Amino acid sequence: MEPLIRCEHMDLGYENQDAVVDVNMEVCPGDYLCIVGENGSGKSTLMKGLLGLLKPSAGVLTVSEELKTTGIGYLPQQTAAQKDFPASVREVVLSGCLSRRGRRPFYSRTEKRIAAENMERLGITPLAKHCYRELSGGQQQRVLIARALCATTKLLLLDEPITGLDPMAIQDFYAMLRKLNREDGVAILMVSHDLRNAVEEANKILHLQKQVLFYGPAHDYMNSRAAGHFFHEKEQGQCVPTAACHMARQKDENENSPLKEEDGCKGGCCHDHTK
Ligand SMILES: Nc1ncnc2c1ncn2[C@@H]1O[C@H](COP(=O)(O)OP(=O)(O)OP(=O)(O)O)[C@@H](O)[C@H]1O
Repeated sequence: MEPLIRCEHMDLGYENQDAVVDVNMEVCPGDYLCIVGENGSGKSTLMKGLLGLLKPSAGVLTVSEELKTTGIGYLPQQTAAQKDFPASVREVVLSGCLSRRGRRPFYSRTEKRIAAENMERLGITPLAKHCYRELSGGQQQRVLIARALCATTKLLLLDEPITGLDPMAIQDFYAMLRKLNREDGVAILMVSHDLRNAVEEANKILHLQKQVLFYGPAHDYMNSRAAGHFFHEKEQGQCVPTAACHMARQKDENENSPLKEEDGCKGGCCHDHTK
């Protein structure tokens, strides 16, 4: 299967200062790839590179012919100003067809149909005439996804999309992404700080710390050194394995049986004991 995007030994940076070095990875049709890493580790820089907003200072970035024609559906981190955008839902979604429209002053019938289909797909048709800035955070994200899908249904890039959403809206958002990926075959590439969700939903994880600490299947990531350190540092404040963590590891190795919370580990360590 031809990858939609492939990076080979790619470096990216700003004014002779590398922010990302030696990235090797590919996104294939139907992939769900999560990019994880500490603040300042280069995740957004990598996104900019993939979107063509930053030119690689070394290495090769290959984009499939199909994506070159349609472009990439992109959901940026939302700023306060963007959340306050004074346009209707329909207008925001239609603006996803801007690159198709080119220099024509009006949207074509086909473009309007594409926008309507994507509003239907995201369940926001009843909101079409509502003002975007009056919607909840979760509804706004749905509108932006519908907009991004007007550009392409092959690949969606999302940069920390759940920031500012309440827990219910987050679960709703993840379910929507799962449906787009599993049922509609949309490839997803998402920058996320939500590790637990990343390993549950994605088939590939890329852990960045300027260079790639891990790239591979999500189920292998859980047992990797990179994940161990990151989970402890993020969720417990420092990287000190707990006794329950060792017990869990031993039990896993000895019995290869699924562990439950009552086995001693309260979660947040480098193993996923809930599976
Ligand atoms: N426009 C810029 N000019 C110069 N340096 C930049 C620019 N944007 C980012 N950097 C630097 O590049 C490095 C990587 O930043 P980047 O924003 O890609 O990290 P990140 O992993 O996305 O961080 P966060 O999780 O906080 O969003 C940082 O050292 C940052 O200071």
